[in-house]
Amino acid sequence: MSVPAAALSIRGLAKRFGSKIAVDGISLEVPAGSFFGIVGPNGAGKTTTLSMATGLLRPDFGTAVVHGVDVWARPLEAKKLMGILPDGIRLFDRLTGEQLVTYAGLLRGMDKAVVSARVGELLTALDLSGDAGTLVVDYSAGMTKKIALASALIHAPKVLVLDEPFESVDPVSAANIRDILERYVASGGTVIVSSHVMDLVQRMCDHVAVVAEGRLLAAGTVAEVRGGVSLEERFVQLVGGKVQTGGLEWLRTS
Ligand SMILES: Nc1ncnc2c1ncn2[C@@H]1O[C@H](COP(=O)(O)OP(=O)(O)OP(=O)(O)O)[C@@H](O)[C@H]1O
Repeated sequence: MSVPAAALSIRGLAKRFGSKIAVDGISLEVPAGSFFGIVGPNGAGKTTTLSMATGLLRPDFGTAVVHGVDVWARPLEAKKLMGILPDGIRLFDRLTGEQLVTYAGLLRGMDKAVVSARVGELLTALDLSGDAGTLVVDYSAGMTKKIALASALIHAPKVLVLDEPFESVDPVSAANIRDILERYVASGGTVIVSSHVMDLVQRMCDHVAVVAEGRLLAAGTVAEVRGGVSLEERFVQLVGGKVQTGGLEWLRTS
């Protein structure tokens, strides 16, 4: 049997909330081994698309397939292949950081000794060793992001889906996380990140998709999508809607 080249293949995904069409038929191929960025303005449908693609939100239409496994037809198998950092996560925050990551590993059916060794390594890599015994509810936003990332990595998934992984994370931790992700991709893993930070996506990702108003506007290698200009310029060209920044006279302080 040939191995499918796509780590994630989504076809015609669509979702409506009441009268709001959040995602309007998005199809996308994420090549295995790629570092794939999804960018789009606020409310573009990134989180909704990723939630449907990872089995967290049932699509109205369309399919999502991870390494040949249909996410909604074979959810257990598909979820084993994925590590997910959802946006606005609700964690079991009455656990300590160490307990939370351990729990994530044990829930995945992993061996206790392996979990214990990996938890130590992950906490060190993410600079959380000093706070291993602190309750997650007392973590800062950036620390919470990092402990959730550790929980997504513990079972060494084939595909990592990270919704805004760098939001609230300090620059040193962000560089550490980038390092971890780059090594993961170099070893054959696939990373899918959503981000608003064009510069970061341009530097970090090899592929990018631009979404707006629930539709896919462009997708391909970063070089293809950029077409000779910066990703930020291209994004503004594609998405448009640069608002006039006049007005707000009342906000002037002199
Ligand atoms: N549970 C929900 N109920 C109603 N509307 C929703 C729900 N989730 C998302 N939406 C709407 O769907 C649209 C897409 O939202 P989504 O969160 O997917 O966008 P996003 O691209 O991730 O935005 P951001 O970059 O601001 O996080 C928005 O208009 C949002 O208001």
